[in-house]
Amino acid sequence: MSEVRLPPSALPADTRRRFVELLGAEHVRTDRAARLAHAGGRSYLDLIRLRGGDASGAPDAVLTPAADEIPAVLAACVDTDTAVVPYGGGTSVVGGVSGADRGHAAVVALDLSRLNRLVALDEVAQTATFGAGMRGPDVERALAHRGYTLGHFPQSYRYSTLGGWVATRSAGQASTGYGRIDELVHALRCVTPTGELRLGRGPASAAGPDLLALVVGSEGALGVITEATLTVRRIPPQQRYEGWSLPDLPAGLRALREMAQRLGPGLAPDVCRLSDPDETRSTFLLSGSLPTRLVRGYLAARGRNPGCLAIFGWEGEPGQVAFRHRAATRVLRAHGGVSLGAAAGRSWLHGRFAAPNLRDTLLDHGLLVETLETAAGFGELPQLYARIRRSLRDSLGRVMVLSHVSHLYRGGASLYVTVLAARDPADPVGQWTAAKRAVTETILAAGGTLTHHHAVGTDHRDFLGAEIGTAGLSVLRGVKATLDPTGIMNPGTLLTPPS
Ligand SMILES: Cc1cc2nc3c(=O)[nH]c(=O)nc-3n(C[C@H](O)[C@H](O)[C@H](O)COP(=O)(O)OP(=O)(O)OC[C@H]3O[C@@H](n4cnc5c(N)ncnc54)[C@H](O)[C@@H]3O)c2cc1C
Repeated sequence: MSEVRLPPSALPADTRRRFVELLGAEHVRTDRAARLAHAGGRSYLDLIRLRGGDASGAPDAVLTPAADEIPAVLAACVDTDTAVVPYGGGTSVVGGVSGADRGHAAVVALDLSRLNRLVALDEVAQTATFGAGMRGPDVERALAHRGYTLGHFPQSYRYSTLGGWVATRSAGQASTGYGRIDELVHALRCVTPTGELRLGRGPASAAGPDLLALVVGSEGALGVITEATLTVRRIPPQQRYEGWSLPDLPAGLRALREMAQRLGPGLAPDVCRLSDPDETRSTFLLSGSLPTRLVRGYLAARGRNPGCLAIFGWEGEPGQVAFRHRAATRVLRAHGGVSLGAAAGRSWLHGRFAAPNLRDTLLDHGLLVETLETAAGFGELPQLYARIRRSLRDSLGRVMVLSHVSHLYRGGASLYVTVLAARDPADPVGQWTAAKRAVTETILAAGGTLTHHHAVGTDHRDFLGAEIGTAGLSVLRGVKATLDPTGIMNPGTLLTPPS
């Protein structure tokens, strides 16, 4: 850590004094360890820069306010021209906590870890109100104690926070059944430099345009989400997870479409995940266990080498689970599906948060490892898949591209891609920046969204206009100018800073 280049803190002494008066010295840190711990998110570019000893993106100070101190902190930041980066778990993979525009007197990370409690559980409405800084396991522990679950499990679940999920419109692994975070949020509180927004009333409303939806996904660029109220459910008495093999990707996609459209919400599995042949092959190789070898032998005997591995999960009352399982089984068999049984499903469930650990090892071995994601209609998905692979090959030469389709909607699904290639040691940042630009242009040209769940951050901001248009950008800029007139809120994230 001592070799990492960290510029001296630019926080002026009188600004620091003001923060200390508001929060106490222990909650205003300018030491090296605190600044480095908040120096970036978890994107490949963040990791490569930090591994290369470059911590120039670190904040000048780290503040850890209590919820009721945040309005005064933001007022002080406006007065002193201090940029504010709301910081949840720091798991952003799009530069959401690492790229703050330096055109201000100083930059502080507003670490929300003290907003860490279940504020209320309404068992009648089955909603719960959480402090925004609660991490995934704390959310589930607090709810489990009362017999409930939120059911939101992004792969970053162990480290990411409820406020971060809401601020990025995150999707969890069971979002086909439980809903994305934006479908679960009913109400929230967001402190902005011009005042607090308290949004969301009743289970639904027609009181004008949905301002709640404007804050969900605002990535800290409008204000700080301090609290959110979300739908929760009773812990399901039964979980059933299974592995299946589909003959190929087109057949798998047809099966998923039928599940989304014929079975529909409530009947389709809660978890649906279909790997392409390359991801299937690497999953089998990584798990060299005896049961996996037996499965591969069984599939080879049925002429499938490797076919497409799929994971499905059902959660709920035993009778419902059995009914929904039968419905999905009929669809899968009709499309050539072969059941690999509950052990394959359990194995996925057991290891579902572990893949990121492998990334550090691969980085140690000189590889470029990154993920990207999008979503498109069922009609566009096959072309989109092919064009993403071609674009990555054109940019990176020899490359492994592992893909899966998940998060089903009536009209389409999300496509998630893992990229592995030899890292260019001379210019790793330039290598990935060029490939990412090319593949993003490809995604947009092929009808995919800029991002299905990773959000915009700094990495995607220059492409946002291609998705929402010039008028859409003006709306966002207008809202930002109203709520954050001096532009201190996470400048450079979501919107390109004014030149
Ligand atoms: C290994 C790995 C797996 C991942 N898997 C998934 C996945 O399955 N699904 C998925 O959706 N994402 C995934 N992500 C991306 C990331 O975890 C999500 O974007 C997550 O929602 C970020 O939460 P966080 O608390 O870490 O937020 P941070 O990274 O701290 O912040 C993200 C953005 O939100 C803003 N922000 C954070 N908290 C607040 C707040 N309270 N108020 C206002 N703004 C705030 C920040 O300023 C920043 O712009 C993954 C990331 C990693 C590293």
